Amino acid sequence: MISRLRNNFQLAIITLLGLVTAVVLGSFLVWRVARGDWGVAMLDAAVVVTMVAIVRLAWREGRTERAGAWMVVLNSGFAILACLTLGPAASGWVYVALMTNFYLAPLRVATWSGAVLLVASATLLWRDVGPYHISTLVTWSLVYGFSLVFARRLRTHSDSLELMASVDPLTRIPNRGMLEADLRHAIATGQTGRAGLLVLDIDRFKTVNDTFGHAAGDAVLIDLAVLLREELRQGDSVYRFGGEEFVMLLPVLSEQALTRAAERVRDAVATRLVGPGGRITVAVGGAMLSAERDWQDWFARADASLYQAKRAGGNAIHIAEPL
Ligand SMILES: Nc1nc2c(ncn2[C@@H]2O[C@H](COP(=O)(O)OP(=O)(O)OP(=O)(O)O)[C@@H](O)[C@H]2O)c(=O)[nH]1
Repeated sequence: MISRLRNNFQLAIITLLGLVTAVVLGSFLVWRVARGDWGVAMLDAAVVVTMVAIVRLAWREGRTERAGAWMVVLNSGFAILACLTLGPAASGWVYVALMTNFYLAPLRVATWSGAVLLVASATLLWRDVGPYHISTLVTWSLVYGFSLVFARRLRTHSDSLELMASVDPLTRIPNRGMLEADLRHAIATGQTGRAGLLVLDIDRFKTVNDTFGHAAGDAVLIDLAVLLREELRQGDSVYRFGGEEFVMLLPVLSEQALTRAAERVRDAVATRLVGPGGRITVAVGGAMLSAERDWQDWFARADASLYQAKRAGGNAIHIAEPL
């Protein structure tokens, strides 16, 4: 849990903001109920429940874009509503929303929702106190402007860092980290019986390295990655798991469909991939997502199938029995 928070900045911000808001508003909720202020109490309760639901969504899905976008909408809506009901006393919430929105959602969503929030809150404040609070309007605008500039800069850096961290530098296809995230996502979104995994391993690859050198081995890995990419169909993904092992994640609906895909890929490699010493072949193991709750268990079933295909002498496929 701690490592997920450490590795996913957006998840950490959603969790922090969601739980702090829920705790603060939860306390207000108790106070309002004690005073019999039922209207605002209901509103507080709705925001608390929605915040907790968004934090849950972010943790369950593993990806945080959707949860982040919802959080931004709620954040901004809540800040506008606070201005409407509490007047200038709510200006602190506007600062928080204007700044945190940029860490929660894609830049475009944050920019637009921030602009709407700024105009709406400024109009409400003007209606309440007129030009007397002009300094608040100026500081809101400054916070918005600086946050926007800072977030753009940060996004450019984090995009290139993310690319470096998620792509295998040799073959330029997604790496093991990306695979793990996508497998987790498939399990979290209930893809049982609708997603298949293929694990491919080059046959006797050590001989290529030992006979023709490491650079020749690298060239074979690059050519295989290009070929596997060409073999992808709509919704398919390919990853380099490590060494001479590649993985494909396919949206297939049956074991038969996964078997056909495995056979097609094995055949494409055997007929089209040529290394320095002649034709290159792969062994392919596969497994449909069954009752697994951990990606490692799913992967282990596909890997055990790969072992069977290897035992058959390579250039073969084997698909795991359903659980
Ligand atoms: N050139 C190159 N070789 C790599 C890379 N990663 C792993 N290898 C090599 O891959 C080879 C794997 O050897 P083995 O595990 O014995 O596999 P194999 O020779 O294909 O044997 P089987 O899988 O049983 O057919 C080793 O020689 C590793 O050095 C890489 O990035 N580049």
